[in-house]
Amino acid sequence: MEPATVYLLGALMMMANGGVLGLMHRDFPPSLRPSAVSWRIGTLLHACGCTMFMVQDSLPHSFILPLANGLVMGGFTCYWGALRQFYGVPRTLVQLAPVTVGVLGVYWFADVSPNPLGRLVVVSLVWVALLGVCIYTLLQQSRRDRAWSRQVMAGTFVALLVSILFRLGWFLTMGMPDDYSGLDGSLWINMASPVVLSIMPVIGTTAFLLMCSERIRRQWERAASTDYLTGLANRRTLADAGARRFERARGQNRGFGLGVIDIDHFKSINDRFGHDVGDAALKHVAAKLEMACREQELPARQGGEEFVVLFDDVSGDTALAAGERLRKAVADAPFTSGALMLPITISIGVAVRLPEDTEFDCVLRRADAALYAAKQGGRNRVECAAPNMRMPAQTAGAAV
Ligand SMILES: Nc1nc2c(ncn2[C@@H]2O[C@H](COP(=O)(O)OP(=O)(O)OP(=O)(O)O)[C@@H](O)[C@H]2O)c(=O)[nH]1
Repeated sequence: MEPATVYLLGALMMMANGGVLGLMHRDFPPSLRPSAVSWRIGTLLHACGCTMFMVQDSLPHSFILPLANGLVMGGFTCYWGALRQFYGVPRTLVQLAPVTVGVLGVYWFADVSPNPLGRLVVVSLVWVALLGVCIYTLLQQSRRDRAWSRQVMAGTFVALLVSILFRLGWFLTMGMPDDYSGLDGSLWINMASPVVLSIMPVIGTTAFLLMCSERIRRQWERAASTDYLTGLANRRTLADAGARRFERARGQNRGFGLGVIDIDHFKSINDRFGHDVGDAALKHVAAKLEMACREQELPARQGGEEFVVLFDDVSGDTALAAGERLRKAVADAPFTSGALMLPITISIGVAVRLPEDTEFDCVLRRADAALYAAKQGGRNRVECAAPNMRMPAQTAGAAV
């Protein structure tokens, strides 16, 4: 097979790949679409660049070489832009600098001072720079994004970077004839280059599609586990985490507790200032609770104006102290909305796991009863549940 045929096959594969991405990106959420469009443009520029390389000996080098190399460099620039958009990093005009330098350099060594080795050095350095910034963008996200597809993508870029450096080193060592042509099939490295150049965007595009689907999956998971208004864990997550932590504490015979939190006189906020201000007040309280929670504590919105915070490794006293810390955090930070400044207080009922408790709900029910006692006791206070504490209705029911 000739290098020209490999370039053609590569261009066709890339166009097919870019086409698939083009069809799929319509179903992506709006936040992912701009980066998918940039990636698709990058793949199509690569495909056009490969097509130009295929016909490089049929047209004047001073025209076709800057054009073909510029298209491929433009493709890498679009990949870099796509990755920045994917991770929410703003794009800048400086990103066009490598491709500009590259095209001018190739033109110089193709027309003004023809020198194939000079061209190769310029092209290789620009590609290495562009691949380097793509890899850097991906590696910077290692904490935020642990998806395998990100690592596959970074690995693909590293492999291409190494192959480019190898090609540069090979030609620097072996030398390059003045009438060198990239389509000369007698040189094995001329076969390897288009293969690598064509396969990379195909693997990269596949990895990019996987990165997008991974991001969408995580977004759905987050939406299913968090409360839409406050961003805290929702009732389902609370039930799962509560049951898990309760069982673990029971298995290891360790402390476990929780606080049920209710905003005092919340109805009057809604009635006086409207539902939207009520929603903003809920968000405010959620934020204060989240800030006041320690690393091991899980704040959640149970529903309405009621929250729950799970405590690990607590006794009655430490649970009471944790509840007091949360109460104070809300009481000390009045809610503001425009010109409105409103002190908000919360009542908290805390309960800890007892040896006879068989499930998470046992602790939750006692904490509910303690919350009732806190409300009865005047609000803006924390009550710790006594071992036999029950809600009044439950006590009455039990007595019947
Ligand atoms: N704005 C807003 N209000 C909500 C939401 N969920 C529940 N509420 C309101 O929360 C209020 C709860 O009021 P109540 O249970 O009567 O209790 P309260 O006024 O807080 O009084 P105490 O708990 O006895 O101190 C009701 O007016 C509900 O409509 C919500 O998502 N947004």
